[in-house]
Amino acid sequence: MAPKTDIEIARDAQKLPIGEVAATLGIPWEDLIPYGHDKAKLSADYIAGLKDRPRGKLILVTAVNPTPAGEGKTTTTVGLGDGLRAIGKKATVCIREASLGPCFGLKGGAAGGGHAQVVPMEEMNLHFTGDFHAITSAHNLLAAMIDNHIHWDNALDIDPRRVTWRRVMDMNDRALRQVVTSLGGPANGTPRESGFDITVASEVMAILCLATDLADLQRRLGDIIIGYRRDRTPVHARDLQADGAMTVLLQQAMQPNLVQTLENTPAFVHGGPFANIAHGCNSVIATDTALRLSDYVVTEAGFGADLGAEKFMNIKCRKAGLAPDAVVIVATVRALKMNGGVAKADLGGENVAAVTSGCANLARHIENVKKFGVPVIVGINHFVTDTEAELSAVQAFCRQFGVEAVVNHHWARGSAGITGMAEKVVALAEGGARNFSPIYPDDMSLFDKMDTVAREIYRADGVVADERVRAQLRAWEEAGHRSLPVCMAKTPYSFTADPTRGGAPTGFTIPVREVRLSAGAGFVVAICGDIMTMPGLPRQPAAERIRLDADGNIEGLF
Ligand SMILES: Nc1ncnc2c1ncn2[C@@H]1O[C@H](COP(=O)(O)OP(=O)(O)O)[C@@H](O)[C@H]1O
Ligand SMILES: O=COP(=O)(O)O
Ligand SMILES: [Mg+2]
Repeated sequence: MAPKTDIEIARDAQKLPIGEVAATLGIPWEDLIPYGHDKAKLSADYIAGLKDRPRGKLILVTAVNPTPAGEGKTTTTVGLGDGLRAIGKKATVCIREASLGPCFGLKGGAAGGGHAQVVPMEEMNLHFTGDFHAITSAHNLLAAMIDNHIHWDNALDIDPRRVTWRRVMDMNDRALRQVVTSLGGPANGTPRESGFDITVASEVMAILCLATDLADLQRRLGDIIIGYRRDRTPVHARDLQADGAMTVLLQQAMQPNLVQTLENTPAFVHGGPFANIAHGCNSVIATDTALRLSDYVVTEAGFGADLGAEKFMNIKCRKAGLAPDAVVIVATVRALKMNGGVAKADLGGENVAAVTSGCANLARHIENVKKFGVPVIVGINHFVTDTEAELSAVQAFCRQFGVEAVVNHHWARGSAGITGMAEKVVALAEGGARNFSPIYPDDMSLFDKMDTVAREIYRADGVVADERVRAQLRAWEEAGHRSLPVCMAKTPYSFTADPTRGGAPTGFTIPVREVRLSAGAGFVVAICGDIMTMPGLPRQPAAERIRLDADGNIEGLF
């Protein structure tokens, strides 16, 4: 009999009413905003009442450089949360919401997999509680107000050639990357070049993920720089009086979403994925709320540790005053084989030599995470295609490298497959070894921050950028933005900017082709190599296999 698919397992879940899930964290029913029987948002007042409580222990789940399918960070985050509860700990899971882009594109959903999933998986992977639609609308309202202002009297003297604020849509659509707006004559406004990014890459998404409450959200929205006047001075969203309406659109989206795992572990699902073109972490408000309500919080950061974990440390932790007490680096035999030079099509066959060679990628991530002063453990996410020889090779490498590695079976067995690692993670988190610090100080120059990430994390010989980019960085420093952290937008498949160079390459530089100031979110985005902020669909999009069956049930979501 074929193994059950993710969606079949999710559909068989024995869910508790969301009020009972909330009650396990001591959240009263009246402080929930229910969305059906199995989803709810937390009220802003309840969250504000938690701020003086002590925080529990924070565990970050990251990974080696992944295959395009992903190596099981979300699956391990969910499994570890279940595993911690199985050994008697008060644990909560904090993961990001899913984007429709990868859902209907290549990667699939973001609810985990197998017997380590968040439910209701279909709703979470589709419209969920509407947060992404709210973010898209708020972003595009600002865009519409910019063009409207220019169309009428342009009292702010916005230079139509220097509007930096684009539009967004939560879909992979390469056709929208570069567009000309307002064609069709004067009644349609002033034509100008622009384009669409995927909603996850919106600064509004980043602001929602970093804001601490609605007042902070509106302040940050008002700080958004939408473009420049002819005299090169910046125009902010508040100059257009857009921040109030944007905040109204985002009022509900700002509240974290509470759901549950297949084993009824509380799960806060909030904020956007994609740590390649965004910072890709669960929202600060959700993580902090969970920490005030739990002894252990397990959260994730997107893609490999060179992207998600780096941004979790240098952006989210720095800004929110957080610090992980332990870090789990997820490794899989298939990802290590790929990093050992095996082509994607050949990852199914045993290849111990390639696994061992690919461990150089794991080694670099271990060294990198330790640079932040946090203890590390390796979680080998077992796949049925793994052979004993390959698994032994990874464990032997980790022993020789001086790091604990545990083979976990949570995908196949849920919490029963990961309690061993849960015990070890507790010991690590309680061991007091944490001595966290970001990898660069606030007062370092913006270019040097990018160069530091490139050299220390990617092991590059540095960043290369043309004078236009360097001059833009200097201008932002002179305008008072020097202290901001940087958000490197780069391929997730390599430490380099070349997605075909897996493993642990050396002798390369990181080309920064464009920089963007997210003055509201409070970071500078460095767009490296050919990375796109609006992905395209693959040759055979997953959408072709997604449909309703005769009973109206969804098929093809994974
Ligand atoms: N141990 C496993 N065996 C088989 N499939 C797995 C396993 N772990 C994860 N998966 C599947 O791999 C894909 C990526 O898992 P996910 O947790 O989303 O990875 P990430 O969060 O690192 O991108 C999902 O479709 C998931 O169901
Ligand atoms: O930001 C990307 O998230 P995943 O690595 O979970 O796909
Ligand atoms: Mg994931």
